[in-house]
Amino acid sequence: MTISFEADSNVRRNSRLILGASIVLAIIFVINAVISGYLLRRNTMEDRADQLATLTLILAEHTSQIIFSANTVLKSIDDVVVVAKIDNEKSYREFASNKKQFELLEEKTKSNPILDVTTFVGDDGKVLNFSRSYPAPEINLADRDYFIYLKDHNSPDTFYSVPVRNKGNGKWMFYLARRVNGKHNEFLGLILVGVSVEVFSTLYERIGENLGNGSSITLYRGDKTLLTRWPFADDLIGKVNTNTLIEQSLAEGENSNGVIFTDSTGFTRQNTAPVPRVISYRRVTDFPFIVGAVVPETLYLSKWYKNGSGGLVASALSILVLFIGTYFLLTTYRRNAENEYHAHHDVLTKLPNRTLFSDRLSNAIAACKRNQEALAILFIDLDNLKTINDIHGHTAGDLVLTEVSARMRQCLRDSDTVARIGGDEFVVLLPGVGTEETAVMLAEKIRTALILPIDLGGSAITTSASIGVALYPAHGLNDADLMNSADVAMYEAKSSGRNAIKVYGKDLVANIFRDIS
Ligand SMILES: Nc1nc2c(ncn2[C@@H]2O[C@H](COP(=O)(O)OP(=O)(O)OP(=O)(O)O)[C@@H](O)[C@H]2O)c(=O)[nH]1
Repeated sequence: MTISFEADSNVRRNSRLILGASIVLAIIFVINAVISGYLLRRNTMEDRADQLATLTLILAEHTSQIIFSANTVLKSIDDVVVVAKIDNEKSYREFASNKKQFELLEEKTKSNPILDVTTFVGDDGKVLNFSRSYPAPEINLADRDYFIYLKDHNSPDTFYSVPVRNKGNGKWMFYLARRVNGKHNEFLGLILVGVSVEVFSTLYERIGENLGNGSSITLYRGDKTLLTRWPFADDLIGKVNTNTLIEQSLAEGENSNGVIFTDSTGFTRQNTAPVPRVISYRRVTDFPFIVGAVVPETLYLSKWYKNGSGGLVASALSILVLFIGTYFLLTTYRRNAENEYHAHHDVLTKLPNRTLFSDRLSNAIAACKRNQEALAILFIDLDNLKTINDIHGHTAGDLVLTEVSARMRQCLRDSDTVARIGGDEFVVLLPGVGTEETAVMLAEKIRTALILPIDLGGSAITTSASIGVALYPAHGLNDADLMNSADVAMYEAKSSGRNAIKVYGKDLVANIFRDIS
């Protein structure tokens, strides 16, 4: 194991932590954006559903008031007939064809802007009198649904017709009709009040333009016969809409606001793409009519799309800023780590340098002082490196330095420090070594490891080391004294002939081992 690997692995681990934290933050941003987007969408949908429900409520109320008003006129004309106490078909025909009744119809129609026409019809379907002109032109309404129905049904209720085109101006209208009975409840004819669908479609147009393209507003008779709609579609007026979504919305409305969301394509007209829609239908209070509004999701959620895309851009920017920040943080951290590493390590051997060693030695001495323990240092100087350089070249010398560094590390524990403090000078700090014997034993382990041949890519070189041993507190109470003692011991070992070990103030120990080696 080398020092450089330790340092690199620390930096790599911390870099991974920084990167991991950034990724976690980015994921939190994304989750936050998704949750916020979802909540915003839900709130927007709820708000818009309430708005749509309110819109159909207002439309239903508007319809109710118009129909009520038309009905009131119809009943008031009926009252005039009742008061006249008409017995039979003949007297009814005379009464209804009278100019006085024309004036009545004209006045009733003019006084109420929602009415297009009011009419007396005979038992054969012939128009007897109507508000537009007097005398009435030859028109027969015997084929109209209200005539067919009321002729055969003795009902006092108002009949609401399907929409028909006005035979005069071609406009779509529908009629409110009441049956006129004779003395014995026989069918004498009808009273009609005509309402142009424009009364509704003008308002729908204004609202529809606010809702936006793709939306629609509709008015149906109770049996889902279309009376009018926005956008206006001539071909659909009078047709029965069989789509079950109307029923679903109406059923839903019994418990909630009646708004339903659907992907159904059932509402799409020819040539329009199927899109998710939100729909709301309502029955008109007291009258057999249904109003509805349909809005495509794109419009419905347009605010959400706008806010959502803003949020998305903000999140994307945050993530971008986060990663740019992380990149700069990592670069700075790596550069600092590298500077820090180089300030404390030898470039060639990757071992701690003098600065780092001094630091560790001071700390180790302080710890020993506290715990009243001993430690040892070895001062190691390679023998004859100059000769190796001179003979084999500086590169070979570098290789020798690198190799002996690795061998020294292999001889020691991770807790020991090997430092290169000069050209061919190394020191070893043995914090856990309290006795001279152990220190000498380790010095010998190193000495013998270093004398093994070093492969130079074909040729082999041998080197050796002179080692001085000093112990705290015996040979120095501070780092300088201790280093000095070890240096002195090393010098003596070298003077003795090199490849030797000397404990400060003791006899040369290397002689013993040299014999063995
Ligand atoms: N290749 C190489 N040589 C170096 C490096 N640092 C120092 N040296 C050389 O190592 C030699 C150290 O010289 P000395 O310690 O005086 O002498 P020596 O040859 O080791 O002999 P003794 O120490 O007396 O046994 C010098 O020639 C330096 O140029 C280095 O990083 N690489």
